[in-house]
Amino acid sequence: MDKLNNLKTTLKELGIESAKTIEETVDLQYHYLENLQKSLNNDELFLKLVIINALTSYQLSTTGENWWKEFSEYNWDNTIKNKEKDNGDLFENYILFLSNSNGNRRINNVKIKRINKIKPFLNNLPIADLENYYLNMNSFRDNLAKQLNTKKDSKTVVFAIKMFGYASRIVFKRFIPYPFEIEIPKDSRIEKYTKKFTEQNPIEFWNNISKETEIPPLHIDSILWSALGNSKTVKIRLKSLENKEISKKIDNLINIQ
Ligand SMILES: Nc1nc2[nH]c(O)nc2c(=O)[nH]1
Repeated sequence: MDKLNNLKTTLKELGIESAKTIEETVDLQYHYLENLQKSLNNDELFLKLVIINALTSYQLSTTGENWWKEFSEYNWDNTIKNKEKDNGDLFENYILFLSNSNGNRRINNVKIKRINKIKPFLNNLPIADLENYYLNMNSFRDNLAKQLNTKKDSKTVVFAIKMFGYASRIVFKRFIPYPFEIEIPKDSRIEKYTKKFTEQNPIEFWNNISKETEIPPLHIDSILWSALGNSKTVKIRLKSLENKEISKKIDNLINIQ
């Protein structure tokens, strides 16, 4: 079988169910969000913090996994205590966290501008609206892109939807698959892997693969993100999956030449 057919067959066999398993039991980003949701004990703040953190998650000075660990372990107590101040302190405290962070130190002036741009929109979002956006992630994607004056398929916008989907799944205790219309976050891990198969634009390539395999692009991202990372813990988690067929198929995806 040629490598493209191998990729499509393996992804088709994995399907959305395996992507969900990988997200919830392998991806450390999900694990750190679960910890944060428990320790914060305030779901509206939790969801908003996750959205803001995703919007600044680019040009990191560490791995994505380490960055989400640092974010989840930060002491957000001041933010919680002052929550009655119309979320005002949420943004100030986030900027303080970002400015002193170890894992996200590049172009923070640009990232802070982005936080200030999204502030009026997020400030006016009660948890009921956030829940509605979980039911209609396309509309949330459109509104985030509009507020930030950026493209709907930009890495930060689609990645924010991925992390919002994780956080909402934890808060609302319900799995809603990502929509097919939301593209894969184009970053170096994904770009490098795409080059094994094509010189085509990665977003277009994965949109086509998504249709053929019937897995939404953001769920394909979850499979690839865990399969292609260097974290030892993630590798152990992949190997230890109860369903050994998933581990074998992930090995196959990693080794396609
Ligand atoms: N494609 C992805 N890029 C990411 N960056 C980051 O920090 N996490 C991710 C991810 O899950 N997918």
